[in-house]
Amino acid sequence: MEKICVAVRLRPPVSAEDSINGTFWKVEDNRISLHKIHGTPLSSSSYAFDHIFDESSNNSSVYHLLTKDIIHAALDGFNGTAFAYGQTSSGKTFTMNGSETDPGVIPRAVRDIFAKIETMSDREFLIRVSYMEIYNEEINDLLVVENQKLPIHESLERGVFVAGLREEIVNNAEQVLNLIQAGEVNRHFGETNMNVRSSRSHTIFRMVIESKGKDSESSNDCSISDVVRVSVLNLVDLAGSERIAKTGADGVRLKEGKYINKSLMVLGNVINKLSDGSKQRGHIPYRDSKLTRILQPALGGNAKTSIICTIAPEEIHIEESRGTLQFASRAKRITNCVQVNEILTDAALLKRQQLEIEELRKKLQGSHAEVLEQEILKLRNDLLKYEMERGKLEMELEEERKSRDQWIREQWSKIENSNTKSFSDYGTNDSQGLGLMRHRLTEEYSEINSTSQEDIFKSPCFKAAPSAFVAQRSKYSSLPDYGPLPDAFSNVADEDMWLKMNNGYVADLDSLQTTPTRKVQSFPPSDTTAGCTSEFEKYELEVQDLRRQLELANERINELEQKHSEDVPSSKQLMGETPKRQQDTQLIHELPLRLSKSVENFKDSFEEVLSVIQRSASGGKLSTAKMLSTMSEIGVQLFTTLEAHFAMNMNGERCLTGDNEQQKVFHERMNKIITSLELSESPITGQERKHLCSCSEHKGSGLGGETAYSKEDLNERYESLGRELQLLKDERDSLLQKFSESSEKLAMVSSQKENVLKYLNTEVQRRKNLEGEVKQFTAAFASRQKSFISFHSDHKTKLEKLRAQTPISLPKSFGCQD
Ligand SMILES: Nc1ncnc2c1ncn2[C@@H]1O[C@H](COP(=O)(O)OP(=O)(O)OP(=O)(O)O)[C@@H](O)[C@H]1O
Repeated sequence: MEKICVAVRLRPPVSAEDSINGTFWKVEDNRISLHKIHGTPLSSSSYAFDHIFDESSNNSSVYHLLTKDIIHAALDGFNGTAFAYGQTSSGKTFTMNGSETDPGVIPRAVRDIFAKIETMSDREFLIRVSYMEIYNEEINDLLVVENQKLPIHESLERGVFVAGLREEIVNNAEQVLNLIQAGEVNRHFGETNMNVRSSRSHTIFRMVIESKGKDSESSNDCSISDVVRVSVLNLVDLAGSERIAKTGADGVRLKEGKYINKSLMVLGNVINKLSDGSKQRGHIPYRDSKLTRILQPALGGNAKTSIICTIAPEEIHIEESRGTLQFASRAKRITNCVQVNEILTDAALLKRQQLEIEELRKKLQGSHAEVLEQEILKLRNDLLKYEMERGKLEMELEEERKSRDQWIREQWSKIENSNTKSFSDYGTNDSQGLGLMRHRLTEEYSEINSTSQEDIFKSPCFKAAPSAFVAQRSKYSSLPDYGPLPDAFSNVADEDMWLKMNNGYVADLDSLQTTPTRKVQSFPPSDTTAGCTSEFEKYELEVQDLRRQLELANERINELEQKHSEDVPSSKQLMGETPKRQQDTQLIHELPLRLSKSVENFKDSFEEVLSVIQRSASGGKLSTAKMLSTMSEIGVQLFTTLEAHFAMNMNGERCLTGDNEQQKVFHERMNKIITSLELSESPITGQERKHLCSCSEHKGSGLGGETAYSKEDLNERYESLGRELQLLKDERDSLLQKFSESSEKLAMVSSQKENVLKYLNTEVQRRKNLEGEVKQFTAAFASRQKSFISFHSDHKTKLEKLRAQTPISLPKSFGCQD
């Protein structure tokens, strides 16, 4: 029996003002007392503990004085737990995790463990770590974010454990510290009025330490390698109790606060009951919260435990600090029953007993020879008895297995018969029916298992210890798994309740409403059912596998169909645009030809007019002025028409009628000019002369020197025509440029279209393939089902044959009526 080690740590004041005022708490050796400020101690406010750490203490001293021994004992096979308890912002996380400059208990313990292992050269170690949090009464794995809301289970082999929690095998301290760091990221923190980084959950860092001695070759005795030590070390940072009014919590924080207070209250209740002493103790409400359930071995069980209670020095926290100290005082009274956790193999157990006999034989040479002789005989008898008993048990077990097999077969056929002898009654399809049937069978089988499991697993692998923790616990095995669970309790677990609890009040949890009993998780079926169940399972697994593959194929088809339907609008749009693009391209292709044709036409008309002019000019019938004005009129007409014509073509107006119209107009005008030229074989009219004069004046050349004027004028005209020709050439070039750009664009669009078409084709092909695969799967599935049904009917026939041959009546305990 060993008492829990309890220490108190006083946090330094947070604000400078508080530091100046001094603290109300005075620490002397292992005693802490409340004083009036600068005054005498207050009576009934003085407490003594195993250790007191004042404001100036650091994490190193906490570790060395309070935790180190527990850590070292864990390496020797003793379970160990260290946890920090106290109101919010009093320094629990600082103590457990520490800071960069002053690492806390957890990192120190991790480093210490690996350093110590280095020195234990005679043993081999296997270390596994896990890190979990209890947030709002739900257990989450901090090492694997997806592992949430994990259930607590209990087995004789493992005791209380969290199912599904990741356990990492580790080899060095750095690896563990990295895991902790990764886990810290997933932990729930939140800001409250009292702590900017307040832990909103209880965290449990756990190390499972397994070790065995390295084999010594010379030894004939019970080999030390037959003995494996397994210890569990829990390092716990509890969330802080809080008064809602002070933390200013609302919304999520308020909900968290209630859960925190509730679980701490249950912890307080457990501590209260345990501190009552074994006679008055009664029922210990471990099952009222997940925290106490997990910490059960640490509280009155098989573990070395230390608690560090942190308090805040500020005046406003005096009440809470008193509560914490009262909690600590009660915890101090708790005794644990600590023992090394050794697991022995059967061979090791026998060797041990033989060893004891040998020792006694040696003692025979001493004075109490006769007595010792007797003792040896007795031990030998015991050994024989043990051997016989074991044989008998084995036989019984074998018999039980046989009758259980038989029972299962009977149940199976009963289920078949009672369900209209067809699978289809179990569901809409055969496989569903099989699933249900199997479920039912397994459930019934589990019920039997849960009643007889204790016998099966009571193997001598565990060192027999009548006062062991596991044995003590078994008397609660009839309690519901989540017995009086204070669900409606969150409404009452407020600050006042917490304070009352800390002042020694024990909430009557048993009177609170209870949640319905949960079925105890059954052990997986043992190999006793291997005959039919494994075949059955094999088939079912195959069916499930096929089903899964079918689902996957269907999913893939759906995916492809979705993609296809997404692609259809865009490809439709592209297809719709294609004729227009083709038209554009054709237009662009035709454009230069059409333009050159038009120009050709205009050129013909122009040449015709020119020949008339030349003729008239050579005959001297046409004055230069008339010739020039005609020329300029022709030029203007020609360019205007060409301009309009080009513009129309550039705009993509593909109106041949428009082209023709323009040409017709131009020809008409040219004809008019020719007619007027032919008519003007008479001398220049007065009006023409007038016009010509005005032109000449305008040009500033005067009327004199008709030849000079016409030359200059013609040059000018020639130059302007040259310029215009250049402009036209430029325009043609830019048109060609645009044309090539459009061609490129068109080529791009066409290749895109081709790609889309290709993609569509492959998708269609793939879909066809998948459909083929689905067909294959369906066929395979159907054939599996068929063979399963035939297997089942074979089995049934065999059973019936067997039953006909040997009618067996099963024991009543298996629920057989006939
Ligand atoms: N012994 C100490 N020395 C220096 N600073 C400390 C000490 N104890 C606590 N602190 C500081 O006080 C603040 C609150 O401490 P901490 O977060 O550890 O409190 P807590 O009890 O874990 O609170 P909660 O329950 O809200 O999570 C932190 O800023 C921490 O660094």
